[in-house]
Amino acid sequence: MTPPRLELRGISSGYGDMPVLDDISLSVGRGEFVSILGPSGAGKSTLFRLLTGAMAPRAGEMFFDGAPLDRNARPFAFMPQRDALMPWRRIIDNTTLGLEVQGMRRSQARTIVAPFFHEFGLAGFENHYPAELSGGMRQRAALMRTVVQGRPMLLLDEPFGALDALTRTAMQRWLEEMRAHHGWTVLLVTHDVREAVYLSDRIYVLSPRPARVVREIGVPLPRPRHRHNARTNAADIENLILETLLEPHEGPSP
Ligand SMILES: Nc1ncnc2c1ncn2[C@@H]1O[C@H](COP(=O)(O)OP(=O)(O)OP(=O)(O)O)[C@@H](O)[C@H]1O
Repeated sequence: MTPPRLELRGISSGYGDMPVLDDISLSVGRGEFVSILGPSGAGKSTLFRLLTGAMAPRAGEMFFDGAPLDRNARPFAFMPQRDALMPWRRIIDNTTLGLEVQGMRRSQARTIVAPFFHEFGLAGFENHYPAELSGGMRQRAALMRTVVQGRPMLLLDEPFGALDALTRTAMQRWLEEMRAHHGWTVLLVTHDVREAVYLSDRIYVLSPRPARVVREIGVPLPRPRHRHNARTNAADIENLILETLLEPHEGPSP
């Protein structure tokens, strides 16, 4: 049997005396889109810090493709909450940045990113500066910078949190199409229940800090998800998640 792409077993973490993650176990299969939903401050960003190696866990184990996670192998492409584009670099040079950091020459990196511009809705904007683009375009540019690195798995931290509702919905639809087309393996952190249901194959719901997994919810809705039937059934799953988030979470994990 193929091991999951990513597997966490009993991960605990914290800062000083403050526990933040408590015995978190989860997995993400190859080609699967998994979301983590939880209240503000629960520790979702801390989880990404552990994955990207910015912090070490206090307890637990992390596996990638069945082997202990080796962060030197750089298995993740990480897209942070803010688009983090450099305002003084043209869009093309922002999208090459991740490759340049890996040591690639800018001219070579440009030939790698060039074919992506059309698919990311940015054709014709290669030589614009970030401030000349809309919020949705900037997020697509930031995602392009993440994707062109060709890593086996994407980590997305609230990627659409700063966008207006309409742009956010458009970006979710676009991301779903892109994921289907490319077969990406994705771990998404979001506060947005509807976004999680719309995009995910599975969702882990976290308790308030110290975060525990209080529920794992499969989303067996047909894709594409924007069709009427999928939306009707999605409402039931959204309600289940909202109830889970609003339940009191004292005591041991279920
Ligand atoms: N470097 C740090 N030192 C001390 N405490 C920290 C540090 N980083 C985060 N915390 C605290 O740890 C808790 C979890 O933070 P984290 O950023 O992981 O939460 P989050 O779920 O991502 O929050 P949000 O949803 O608001 O982005 C918070 O209470 C936060 O104040």
